[in-house]
Amino acid sequence: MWDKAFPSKKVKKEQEAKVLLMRVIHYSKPDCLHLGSAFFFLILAALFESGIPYYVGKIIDGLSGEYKHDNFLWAIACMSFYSFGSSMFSGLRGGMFMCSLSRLNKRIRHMLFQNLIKQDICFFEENKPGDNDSDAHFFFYHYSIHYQKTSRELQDCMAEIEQLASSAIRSIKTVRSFRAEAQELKRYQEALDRKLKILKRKGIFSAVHLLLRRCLTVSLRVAMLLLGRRLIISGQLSSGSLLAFVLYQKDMLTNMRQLVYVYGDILNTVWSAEKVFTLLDRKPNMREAGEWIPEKLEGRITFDNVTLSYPSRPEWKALKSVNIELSPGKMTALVGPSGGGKTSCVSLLQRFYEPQQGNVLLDGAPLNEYQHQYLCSQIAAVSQNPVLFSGSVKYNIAYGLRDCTIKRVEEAAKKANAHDFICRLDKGYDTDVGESGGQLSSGQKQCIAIARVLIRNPKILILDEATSNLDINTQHAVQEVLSGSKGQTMLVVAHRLQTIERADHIIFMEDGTVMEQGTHEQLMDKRGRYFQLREKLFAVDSDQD
Ligand SMILES: Nc1ncnc2c1ncn2[C@@H]1O[C@H](COP(=O)(O)OP(=O)(O)OP(=O)(O)O)[C@@H](O)[C@H]1O
Repeated sequence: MWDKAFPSKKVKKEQEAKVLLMRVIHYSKPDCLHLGSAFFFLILAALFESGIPYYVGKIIDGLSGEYKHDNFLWAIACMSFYSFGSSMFSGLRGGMFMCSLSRLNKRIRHMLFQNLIKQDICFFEENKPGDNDSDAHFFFYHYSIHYQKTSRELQDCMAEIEQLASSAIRSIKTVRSFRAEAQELKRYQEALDRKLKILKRKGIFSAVHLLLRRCLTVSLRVAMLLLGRRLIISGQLSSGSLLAFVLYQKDMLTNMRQLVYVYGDILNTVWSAEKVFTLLDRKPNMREAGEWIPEKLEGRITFDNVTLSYPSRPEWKALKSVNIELSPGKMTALVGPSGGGKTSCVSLLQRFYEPQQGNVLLDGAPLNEYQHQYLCSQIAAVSQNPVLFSGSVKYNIAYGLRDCTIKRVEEAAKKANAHDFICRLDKGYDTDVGESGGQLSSGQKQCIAIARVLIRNPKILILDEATSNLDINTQHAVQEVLSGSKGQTMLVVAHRLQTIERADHIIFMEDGTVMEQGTHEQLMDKRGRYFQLREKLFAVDSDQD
């Protein structure tokens, strides 16, 4: 009524919260059987609970008045029966609610992860793992706005502590090489202090809140006992009935408090679910992949007037009207100074981003028209710092492939020049590579990443500085194998110009545009940017020698 008489922003917020609550209820639909039985047991537990004080009163009356053994025993039996029933149904109620909540939690986490994994790359650039709030305990009960605020602060603080610790441990080599252990420890200590402060504040608040509540309850009880005594003296009430009344009143007070607070609490806490729902509803900004699976793929890639701006810098162009062609069976090299746009071209080929203008075409059809899985099986890339997963060498090479034989793994490893060093490892192909491949050298990691790509036999192979950590002999051996793959479209991104001299076509990129292209000889004859860069690099190399 108050809200109707004095409409405020709070009403709108409450309505939005109700919509969110309805959505939580909607997601609970598959658990209706569990929830239904939980409520059924709840009612039974409440009914049995309500019988207990009545029989306790009867016991006291039996003791204080004229003692009747049968009545006394009957009252005790009834009280025991009701107590047993109440305990049993309360346990079943709690178990069923817990079960439905766990099922709901599992379902929402699954949906959340399913949606997160589909998001475009820029979403992950904007949301670092530490910012993720998917772990918010949105069924947590908060007892007031203040308590809620403190809990949120505590949650943020705990996320920060976790992030600090994990990033320091993950980057332990950098920390140690800069002798920054004390600095990291200080940052961690400061975060722990902040957590302690919040916990203290929360503790004091809870204690004061509890004290005030208890004082109020005790005052009410004292008043009631004084009044009860008067009624007993005047013969209007028996002492057993007074006791039963006190017990009922105690239960009622708790229940009234629950009724008044819980609804408000649910509306308040449901806001925590809002963030989860926002993530659940987020649609990737990329166009959805099509269904096109051609019978035969030639593997011709065309960048048709492609312009790209990254979402974090929409006004700035990383690629400006780029027109290039990668021919099947040929090795094309992208070269140029740092920041020229080479990796951006690779990212577009892998569909991590969408061009703002123009199109990237595969055999004449835009990449987004192809079926996602098909495209992933046909275009494979190895980057400068490939990611390996904790697990065996075999697991890493056969990553994502089902029922892959060890023979296929070995063949791929041989092609990538990795077989010999793998055999020298303790357990050969079963050796654990450690967290992110930490137990291997960067060159070995690159070889395994190349094997991981070769085992798939993709039509289009992208090597983005993929051999930069290999010694020159291994580099040549690997490139020999790679360039021998018949009919494969190969794109190599390289800084070291020596490694791409044998490429069929060289594209020189600078400032997001194609400056010049041709074979090594043509570009050298032209004496343009490629020639100048090469001269500069060789000058530096000979200086170093
Ligand atoms: N995710 C991103 N968000 C915003 N800008 C980006 C992003 N990735 C690259 N850029 C910018 O786009 C430009 C081209 O970068 P790109 O990585 O394509 O260059 P590159 O030629 O591959 O450089 P390098 O040889 O150093 O790897 C750079 O100015 C870079 O700062």
